[in-house]
Amino acid sequence: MDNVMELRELTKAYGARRGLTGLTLQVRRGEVFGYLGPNGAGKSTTIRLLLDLIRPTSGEARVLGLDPRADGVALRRRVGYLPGDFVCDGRQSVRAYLRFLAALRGGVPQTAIDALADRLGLDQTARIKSLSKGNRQKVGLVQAFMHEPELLILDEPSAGLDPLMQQTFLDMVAEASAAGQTVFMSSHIMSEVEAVADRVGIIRDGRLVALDAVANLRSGTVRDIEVTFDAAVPPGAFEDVAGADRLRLDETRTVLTGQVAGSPDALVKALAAHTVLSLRATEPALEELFHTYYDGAEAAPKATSASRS
Ligand SMILES: Nc1ncnc2c1ncn2[C@@H]1O[C@H](COP(=O)(O)OP(=O)(O)OP(=O)(O)O)[C@@H](O)[C@H]1O
Repeated sequence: MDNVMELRELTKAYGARRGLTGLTLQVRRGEVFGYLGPNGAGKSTTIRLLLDLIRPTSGEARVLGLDPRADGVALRRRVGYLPGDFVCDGRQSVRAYLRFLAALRGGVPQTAIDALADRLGLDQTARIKSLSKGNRQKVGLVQAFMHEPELLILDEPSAGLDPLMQQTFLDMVAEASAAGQTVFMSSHIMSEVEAVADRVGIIRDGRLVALDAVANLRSGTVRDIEVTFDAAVPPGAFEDVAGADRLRLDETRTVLTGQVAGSPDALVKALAAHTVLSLRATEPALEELFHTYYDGAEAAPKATSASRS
């Protein structure tokens, strides 16, 4: 397996306070990894360690096969980085500022910069210091993506973007992934990453509390369903269906409603014995699952299907 990140027992203490504790994690080439956690969980601390902006108290990190500490300059050249506190200021225009950053990266075609800026609706003639928070964030995104880095490390990338631009940003992530780039992005909003991420890690109080493929996380959640039949089905027709213990038939026994936990496969097979007029099933809400990790009292790593294998 080709990993672009290998973190082993990475720990950062801020004095007596723990920023990050024993983070062991691999990120695979080409995947979109969503790094989730509430405020103060340790997301920015992790990201700063990856880029040698701060140094670990203990543990090891390899990023693109390099040691961030020894090879920080080489590493930063190959990474597109958007800090959580992206600051840009000055009297120059957006265009001049981006050209300056492009030159630092060894040159980026102006057409690539223009394409990204246009896509995000960023006016390159505007003065940096006159920009709104959202527009500054767009400058941050353009500078992270413009040199088509093999690894994008994005700390709360859609902060300050309106919903339309959030979607544009997610499209950019999906396209980067399709082109073979790896994306490691932090967020405190599950719905934002679940649309694009292949896997998510959830961090809380400096510890990784869950790590799994989005598809697996989803399979552990609950769906609301409603099925209408053309004729009454026998009472108890779905009683023995796995995961379907929260279903009920109405008085006419032609409408089945309720919830299915996990895979709906067994229910679908049982339904096939009858004539189904309509079927409605909601997408399972990952947000709810996410909150169990956020709100739970324990901070020990939780085995999920990926971490067990
Ligand atoms: N330089 C520092 N000195 C002392 N404590 C710090 C420092 N930086 C971060 N911390 C603490 O470490 C913990 C993790 O902070 P971090 O910024 O990594 O969280 P985060 O998940 O990025 O949060 P947010 O979503 O609010 O940015 C917090 O308790 C924070 O107060």
